[in-house]
Amino acid sequence: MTISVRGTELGSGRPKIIVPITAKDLDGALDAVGALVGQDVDLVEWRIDYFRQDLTDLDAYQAAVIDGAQRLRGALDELAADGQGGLPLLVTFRTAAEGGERAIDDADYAALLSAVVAAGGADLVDVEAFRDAEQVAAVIEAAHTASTVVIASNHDFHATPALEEIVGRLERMRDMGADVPKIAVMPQDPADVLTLLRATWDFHAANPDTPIITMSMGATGVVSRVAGRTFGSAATFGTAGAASAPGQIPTGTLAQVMDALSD
Ligand SMILES: O=C1C[C@@](O)(C(=O)O)C[C@@H](O)[C@@H]1O
Repeated sequence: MTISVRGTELGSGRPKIIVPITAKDLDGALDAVGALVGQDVDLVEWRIDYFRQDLTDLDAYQAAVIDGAQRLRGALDELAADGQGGLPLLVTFRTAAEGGERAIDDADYAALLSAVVAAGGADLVDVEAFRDAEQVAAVIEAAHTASTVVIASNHDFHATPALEEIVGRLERMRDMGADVPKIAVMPQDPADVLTLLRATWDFHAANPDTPIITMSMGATGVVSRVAGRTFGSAATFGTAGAASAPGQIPTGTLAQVMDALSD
């Protein structure tokens, strides 16, 4: 089974290329969308933890995010007229606790994401899987009520957990109702990259109907960002501007290498 969002299929064919937008305000975000013309991109991730950090009042911030999401979706639709295809929008608030740019408590995090999906602001939403279980369940329910695809996520910016632990986390994300479990880990050496790839293949072989996204970060892990089709990762993050995590490479290079690896 694949997950289809606005005609983009996660779980079949070449891994989908996701470009993060890390602008600090709406003009910057709209410029970043404009810069996607002609790029190899299948999906856009709006990292809202970078956005409007000047708005410390959470209600004002939430209103700006919802307005921004609508504007960005409009801009992505206009790109479609340029032959880019109606690119889906993934909304991600990466919390400081998981390597992001802004801290937020569990209840505020859940309320924010639930409001964004209820307002129709996202085709897909990233939900950090191992925050407060009740709050996470509430966001997943709100997303599914709004027909928004849930990417559950987990990050370790310092180390790579053991093989069974990585597979176990992916299984827990699947069991909590995520459509697409995702994990990003940091390798200390190449053996850690092999562990991430082994976990990817083990989960994928046992759960071919659940698309997953996995990556080993940093320079040592770059191979994991291009090898998804071989080992079973359905998407990869690449740059068309600023990177949002260590080890991301430009979209054009990603596309070329992935094509070469699947021939
Ligand atoms: O979860 C991820 C993966 C990521 O951390 C990466 O390593 O490419 C980049 C983030 O923007 C995204 O939300």
